[in-house]
Amino acid sequence: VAPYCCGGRLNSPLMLHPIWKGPLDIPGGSRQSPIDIRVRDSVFHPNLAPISTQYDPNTCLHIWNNGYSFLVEYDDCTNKSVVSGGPLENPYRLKQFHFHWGANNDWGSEHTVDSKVFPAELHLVHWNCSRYRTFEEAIMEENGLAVIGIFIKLGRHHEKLQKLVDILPSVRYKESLTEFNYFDPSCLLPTCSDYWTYSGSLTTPPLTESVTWIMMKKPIEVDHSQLAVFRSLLYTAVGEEEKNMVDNFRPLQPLMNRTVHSSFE
Ligand SMILES: NS(=O)(=O)/N=C1/NCCO1
Ligand SMILES: [Zn+2]
Repeated sequence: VAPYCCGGRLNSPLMLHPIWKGPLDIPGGSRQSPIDIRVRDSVFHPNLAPISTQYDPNTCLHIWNNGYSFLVEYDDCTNKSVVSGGPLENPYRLKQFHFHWGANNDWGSEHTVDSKVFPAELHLVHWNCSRYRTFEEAIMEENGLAVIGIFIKLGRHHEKLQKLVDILPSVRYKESLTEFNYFDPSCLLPTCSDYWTYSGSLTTPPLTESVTWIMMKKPIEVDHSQLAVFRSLLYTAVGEEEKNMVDNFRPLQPLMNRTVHSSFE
């Protein structure tokens, strides 16, 4: 059974997570993520501006395995790499990006679209530098974060992703870190600018309800061999009994009293 998730919902408050070692559920949470995006229930917002990303590849610092995923982290001391537009009232600084994926190609994404699951999902995490001083502060606050979510499907080889895939063996173990620079993550965005947006939460601890989610409608494609390298990473540190890092996604959460807005009709 996947440590992160199983067929049922690991949402009873008493259920402790075998990897996170903490509660999986936020008691009283009213805007948790991920969710199933019901396309026909989404509301078109004609004045939703396009999402504008401007990333400086020189702000890329390193890549590391934090025991849930691998993170590519960016220097967030300036506004050199930001997202703006869309539902955002000001620019948000890029802090990191990471992925969620499955043990096989039948599941792995966190969000779903009319119950369709993708083999993986990419998250570009940004924080509201106009209202908060640090990322750590922002994750605890409403409107603290903006996360761009991109669905990943199996298909053609993704040329630009390969530079990242090639370095993954060097962060195979939990807590391992390696220098990684000059990478512009806009090469991982789909060409179509259509998106859904809704108010939600982090899908990993502390699960705080601080995220404006921007889910791109179109998936990007990667090939089998690239996804297989993701699955070769480990949840475990050097010397521990090896556990493959797979199924690192959170179960779907109830929509409750929320509306998903779309930038397209
Ligand atoms: N999967 S997620 O919601 O992006 N989770 C996090 N945690 C820290 C930053 O983003
Ligand atoms: Zn994520």
